[in-house]
Amino acid sequence: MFPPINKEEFLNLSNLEKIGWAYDSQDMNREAVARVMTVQKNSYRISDGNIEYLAHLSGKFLNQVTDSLNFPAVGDWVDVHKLQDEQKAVVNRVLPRKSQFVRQAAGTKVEAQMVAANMDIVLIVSSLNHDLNERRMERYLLSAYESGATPVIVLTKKDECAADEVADVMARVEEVAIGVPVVAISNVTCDGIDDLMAHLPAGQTAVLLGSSGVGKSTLVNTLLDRAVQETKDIRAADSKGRHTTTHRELFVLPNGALLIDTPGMRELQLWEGESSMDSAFSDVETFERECKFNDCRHDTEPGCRVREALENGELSEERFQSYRKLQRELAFERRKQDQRAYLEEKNRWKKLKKQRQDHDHFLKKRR
Ligand SMILES: Nc1nc2c(ncn2[C@@H]2O[C@H](COP(=O)(O)OP(=O)(O)OP(=O)(O)O)[C@@H](O)[C@H]2O)c(=O)[nH]1
Ligand SMILES: [Zn+2]
Repeated sequence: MFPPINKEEFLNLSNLEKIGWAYDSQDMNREAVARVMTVQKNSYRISDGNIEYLAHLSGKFLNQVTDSLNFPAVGDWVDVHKLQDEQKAVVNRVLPRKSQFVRQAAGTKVEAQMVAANMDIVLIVSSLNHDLNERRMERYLLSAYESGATPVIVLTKKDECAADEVADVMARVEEVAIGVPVVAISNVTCDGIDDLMAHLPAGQTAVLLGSSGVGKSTLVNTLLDRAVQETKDIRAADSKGRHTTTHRELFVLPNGALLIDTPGMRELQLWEGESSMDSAFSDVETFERECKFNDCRHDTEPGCRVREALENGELSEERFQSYRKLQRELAFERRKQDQRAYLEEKNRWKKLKKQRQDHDHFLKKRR
């Protein structure tokens, strides 16, 4: 799918390109550009592909910023003033993003939080040895499309499944993810890792998304393996060992692709409000389950347990109303998501068709 890049070509890339730089603007001062590798409490680790700097936001930035989404996130490109000798820098501005992952904080107030920026690919990770949750897969796909990046589905723990089981799950995934590449891998045997690498070309940035325990950290290690081995060798050579305390969130893979793995991304769940509502309103839901009709609207239906609870004071009117309100908001969010997904899908097909036409045209011309 992507032209493979060989080591020599990679070495010829500029420092910025090695960490994923793909802006075509000519008037940008490349000397003043860096990428955010890690977000710390009040500072950032940034890199220009050659040197890493500890960066802070400029006073002007802090004065002007109005929205939490405008703060730098892992993967962001920033306009900086470097203090080369001290390996420190001041961030003046965040460059326009190509894509972004925003996390919706739970609760009724819509409070968004930046998770990662400027990724080209979203690796949706799911494991083969657990029941496939198609709805969750769909939600991950939606959030991938919504972010502006391209999804690739990675099914882990291939070593724990028979070939026909693998084929079965892959077919089911392909049904919910029409046209999305699906790769089955094992972190134990490394089976399928080459297939996966074919979707991670040099200079492109991928981010990991998936539930706990599916093997994301293990996959990072598998993909980094060679690089990690190399650092181990360096450490062994230098007798004291070098202790790097900073936790990295953006990695350069041995083939030149970039990988973002942040805690924020791990916690990311679409419609977080929905799952937290489940626990926050479990009392209302218990009554709801005892209603005579499954689709009871708790209005004038006979045998409505919710009405009964409201009348005898087991449930307060206020609490019931806030539950209603949250439900309406979630229903609205869902419709919005569905509409957006539909448009995205339509657009994607249009683009794919165009790409195919261009490709056919190109082949014809070559003949
Ligand atoms: N057999 C097998 N086990 C795997 C594979 N990948 C990961 N595991 C195991 O699955 C468990 C969970 O893996 P993690 O990498 O910690 O999962 P994670 O997705 O990072 O989980 P969180 O950190 O909770 O988000 C570990 O015990 C791994 O050793 C695989 O391909 N095959
Ligand atoms: Zn009812």
